[in-house]
Amino acid sequence: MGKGGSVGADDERVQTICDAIRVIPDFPKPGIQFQDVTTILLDPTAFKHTIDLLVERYQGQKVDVVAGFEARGLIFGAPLAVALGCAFVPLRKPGKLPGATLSEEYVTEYSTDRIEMHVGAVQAGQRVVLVDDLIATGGTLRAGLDLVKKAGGDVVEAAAVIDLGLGGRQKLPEDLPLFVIVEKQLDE
Ligand SMILES: O=P(O)(O)OC[C@H]1O[C@H](OP(=O)(O)OP(=O)(O)O)[C@H](O)[C@@H]1O
Ligand SMILES: Nc1ncnc2[nH]cnc12
Repeated sequence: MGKGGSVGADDERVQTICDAIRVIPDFPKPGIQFQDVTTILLDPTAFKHTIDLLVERYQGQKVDVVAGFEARGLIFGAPLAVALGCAFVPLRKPGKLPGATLSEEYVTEYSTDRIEMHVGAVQAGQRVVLVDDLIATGGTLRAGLDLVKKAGGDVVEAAAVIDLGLGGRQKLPEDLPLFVIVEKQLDE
């Protein structure tokens, strides 16, 4: 698999998905153009295209685990894991997982947060795909990479439905290739 990438420009499914994203200005604060992915979920065609494009990216690769970020990454990661026939691991906000956890702190566009993963969810040597709805600064994806590395896993690639174009992709470490479906150029 190459060092990340995006869907072919001629794939009309991308435009269908992009058109389904509702943009809400000044939420949660002035200046933010909030990309509302719930409207993708309202459109069965757009939702299926999104999952299909992710499946096409990873089927045939040896993926042992899909790890999805709470909350919106869970929505896109779980169906991908089912389609690939592999395990799904939720990366959750602090205090939500009942078992022993590994934890990583990170900074997002408008907050400092922490994500946790169950100890034992990812085994040493397993090949992992990280899934989220979008990348802004890249802080969340970097934290996910660190969590999986702590467990001895090997992150094959990170996948995001949307890249906001805020430079997050450029800030990702060399060993974290990124696959994106919809590329935006926001100037938040
Ligand atoms: O690239 P970054 O700057 O890290 O930002 C991207 C993250 O921000 C959002 O999560 P958030 O926790 O804000 O919202 P959610 O709970 O609705 O998923 C989004 O779902 C990504 O996980
Ligand atoms: N502009 C944005 N829209 C939706 N989710 C986000 N998370 C961080 N920035 C965001």
